[in-house]
Amino acid sequence: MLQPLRILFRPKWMVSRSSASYVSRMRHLNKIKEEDEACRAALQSGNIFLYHKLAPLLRRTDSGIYQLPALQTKDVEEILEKLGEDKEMVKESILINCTEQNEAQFSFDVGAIEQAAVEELCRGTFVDLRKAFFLLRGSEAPLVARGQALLRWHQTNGFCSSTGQPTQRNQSGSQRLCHSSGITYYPKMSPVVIVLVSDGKRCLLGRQSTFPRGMYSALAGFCDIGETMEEALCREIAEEVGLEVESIQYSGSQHWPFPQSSFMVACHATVNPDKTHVSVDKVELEDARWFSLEEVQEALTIKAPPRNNKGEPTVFWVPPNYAIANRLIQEWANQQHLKS
Ligand SMILES: NC(=O)C1=CN([C@@H]2O[C@H](COP(=O)(O)OP(=O)(O)OC[C@H]3O[C@@H](n4cnc5c(N)ncnc54)[C@H](O)[C@@H]3O)[C@@H](O)[C@H]2O)C=CC1
Ligand SMILES: [Mg+2]
Repeated sequence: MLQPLRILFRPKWMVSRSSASYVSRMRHLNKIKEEDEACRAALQSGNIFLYHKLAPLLRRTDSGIYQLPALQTKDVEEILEKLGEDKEMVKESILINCTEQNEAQFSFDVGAIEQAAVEELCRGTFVDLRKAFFLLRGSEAPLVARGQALLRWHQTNGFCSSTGQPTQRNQSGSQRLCHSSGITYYPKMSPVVIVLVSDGKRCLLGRQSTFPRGMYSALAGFCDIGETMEEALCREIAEEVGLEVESIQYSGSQHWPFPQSSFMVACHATVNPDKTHVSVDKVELEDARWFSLEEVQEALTIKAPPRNNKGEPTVFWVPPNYAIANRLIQEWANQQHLKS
């Protein structure tokens, strides 16, 4: 049932534009992830993204563009000292990634310090991640989401679930260890399948009651333990809309930070065009229905839906382009266009 994996293009982030090749960069990153000493050294010359209670610091340029300021470690130490804090706190930074120039990138939460004081010193604002996702461009949005996901995981995994004893992190923050039980904990993601179902002419979109008004998306669901992705996909479609999937094609994947870290696996699926009756599980979804190519194309052009005087969107629209649901919908529309 699962069609062959689509041949992947070489993603942009893999194409090195500097002296550090992709392979040497990944090996360097792995070394600082695994070796505490190497990580401490990397922190000295690395970049730090600040968060306040998990909200990332953004800076607005004179031309009105929002950026993710990368601070030097010494700058963060200086800020901590100016605010009467111990500069050694900076060592709590968590490794996120490294740049093409092999500079390590870290996230650091200053949630224990007064927000306004840090904002003033950094000439920026701490912005809720959902809003930051809208404001940032290109690769900065996934980077900031990854930084937040790691900080959140550390903030909620301070104790061993077997012994109740405190867990200790390694320097990079790639794991936590309980010395009492010997259990090593690793940052966790929940696998989710997200699927755009088509009957050959129309595509099926649904909405939860918590979605902003008028927004419909591809159907999604968490994988159960022991399931394959294909099984989870077929089960979710059967549960949520009462349809039987006939074929599946893999599209791509995405880390999704809301409400917590999910690993989204995105697929297209088809159903028999003679068996398209939708019976919506009203516990999961407020509505699900078939949309024509014209309706979908129109929705894809909407960047910010018009709103009524209560601030609610008044038209049918789809998730913005940073959500993998948008990519699925776009791919489906392109494919339909080619067919016609
Ligand atoms: N990036 C994107 O384009 C999109 C992402 N999503 C994300 O997909 C995720 C799953 O979609 P839903 O339809 O809500 O899933 P769902 O259809 O599986 O329903 C959610 C329910 O699943 C249960 N559940 C099982 N395992 C869970 C876990 N590990 N974490 C939380 N709940 C779990 C809970 O009872 C929860 O109420 C959501 O987090 C949503 O934010 C959804 C649509 C678009
Ligand atoms: Mg669902």
